[in-house]
Amino acid sequence: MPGGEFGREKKCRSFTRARAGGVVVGDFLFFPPAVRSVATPAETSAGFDEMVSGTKRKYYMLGGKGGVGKTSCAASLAVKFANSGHPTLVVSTDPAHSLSDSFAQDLTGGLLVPVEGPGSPLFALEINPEKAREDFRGMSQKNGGTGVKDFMDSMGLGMLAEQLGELKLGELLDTPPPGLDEALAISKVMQFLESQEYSMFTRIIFDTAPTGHTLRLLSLPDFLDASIGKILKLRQKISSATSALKSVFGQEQPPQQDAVGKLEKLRERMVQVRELFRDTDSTEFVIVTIPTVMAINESARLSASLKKENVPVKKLVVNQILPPSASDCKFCAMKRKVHVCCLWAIFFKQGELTTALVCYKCNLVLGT
Ligand SMILES: Nc1ncnc2c1ncn2[C@@H]1O[C@H](COP(=O)(O)OP(=O)(O)OP(=O)(O)O)[C@@H](O)[C@H]1O
Repeated sequence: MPGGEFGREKKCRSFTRARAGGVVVGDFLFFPPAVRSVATPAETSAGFDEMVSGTKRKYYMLGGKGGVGKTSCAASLAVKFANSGHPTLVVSTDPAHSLSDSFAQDLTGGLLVPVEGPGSPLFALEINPEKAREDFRGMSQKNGGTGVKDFMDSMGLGMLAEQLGELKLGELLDTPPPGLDEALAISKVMQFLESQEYSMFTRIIFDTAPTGHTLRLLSLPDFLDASIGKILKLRQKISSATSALKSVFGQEQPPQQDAVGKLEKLRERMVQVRELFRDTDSTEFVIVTIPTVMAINESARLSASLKKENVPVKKLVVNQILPPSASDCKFCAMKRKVHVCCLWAIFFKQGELTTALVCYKCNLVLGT
């Protein structure tokens, strides 16, 4: 974010000339969903060129405070990628979906839906995290039965109740920890992207849930890895030591064994999600924010937490900035002062990130 008043007026005029209705994220320009059928903009920039270059698959995670414009930016970025020749998939894992509204198409079926307009294939998908949670519960239930506590009892683990209590196995499986639904949703997408049928996608965008979920999601794989790892080790010990368990883990592969296998699979998937978030070669997390004190503070916390978790963050979008005006009303004048203060705060807090300022009224860039 260069000096002066963030290069504001100069950039605004230049981008206005380039493409009315375009949105800039980072230092590149793309279109809001409402104008997705408009041709590719004549003007591109180095930042977007970098994002668009290469045919290797790349993942972009858009996250931030609730309501700041994550979905709008995810949809716009997806259109821009597709218009630049990348078969693109945009996925919403936010429980409060609005991707359907952004594309004015029904995406609620949990299946990939083609989005009309862009030059290359663009598909969108809304994943219902509640469904993922149900699937997970299914894993911990035997034959539609009574849940993991009974499952563990049936394994003859009553004598180890204290240890199990410490591991919080029952809580873990019957009341999944926050963030699990979203992590499962992401892992589900990763799974089907491995298949030949979906190998064409070279850009994948995740419109994630608000900050709190993202942070919980990031710490979850470690937690699950440790918990499930302990559980599995414990099971192994017991299975070799007690005759009661021999009947449970016998030749005939009882349902419990199947459940343990699923737990192992779950752990693998969580590790896969953790690695995806931290893979600097293929993944980038883009923080979306708005110029209010609360949003900026939350973004700063998110940025710090992501760094702590070794998640690569290079770009920040400041959405919903007031456009320049020679005659502000009292309300706008006040709002503008707040915006300027917030932008300076961002400048100092997030100085090392590429920052885009997006107009509140018309989605035009006001500066970078
Ligand atoms: N640049 C913009 N100019 C005007 N309105 C905008 C802009 N960006 C987003 N909005 C509006 O703000 C509202 C919230 O946007 P959006 O749904 O994209 O946010 P979100 O961060 O994904 O929300 P949630 O956290 O609820 O998922 C929507 O009504 C959207 O149309």
